[in-house]
Amino acid sequence: MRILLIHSDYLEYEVKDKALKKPEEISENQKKGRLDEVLAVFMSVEKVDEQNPEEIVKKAVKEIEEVVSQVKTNNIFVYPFAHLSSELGSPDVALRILKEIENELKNKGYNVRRAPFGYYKAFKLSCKGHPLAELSRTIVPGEAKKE
Ligand SMILES: C[C@@H](O)[C@H](N)C(=O)N[C@H]1[C@@H](O)[C@H](n2cnc3c(N)ncnc32)O[C@@H]1CO
Repeated sequence: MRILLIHSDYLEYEVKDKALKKPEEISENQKKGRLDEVLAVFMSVEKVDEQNPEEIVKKAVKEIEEVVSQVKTNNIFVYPFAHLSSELGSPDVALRILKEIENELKNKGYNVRRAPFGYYKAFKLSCKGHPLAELSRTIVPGEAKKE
């Protein structure tokens, strides 16, 4: 999994069009979303992650919690983003992993939103620009080796 973390004044998105034949079903109020004072977490789930999705969820949550505590926010935007890797995992597994990350973070008490999966989306982001405002992480299942 490739992760880009941007500490932002806000992130807002608007769903534009389907980017998959069968995108995630969403309600009317999921077509737009915004969070202020947010850690935007753009994530590309990779093929290698399919070897141990549960471990990837745990590792991703740990990485996100570490950054959240450093930038001192409670708001997290989980954002599916297929542009951080050339070895993308399948949409089904990716959606499952992202939903589990969202749920684990919610269970830990964070205010979490997740952008809809399988769509083209317009978005606006206002990066704060401090030294920890732009970070990236790569995580793989324990014994897996990335080629
Ligand atoms: C397109 C751009 O504007 C938008 N931001 C977009 O990326 N849309 C992606 C993700 O929502 C999702 N998606 C599919 N596979 C994956 C994957 N392996 N990991 C993460 N997301 C995925 O499906 C869409 C098309 O790839």
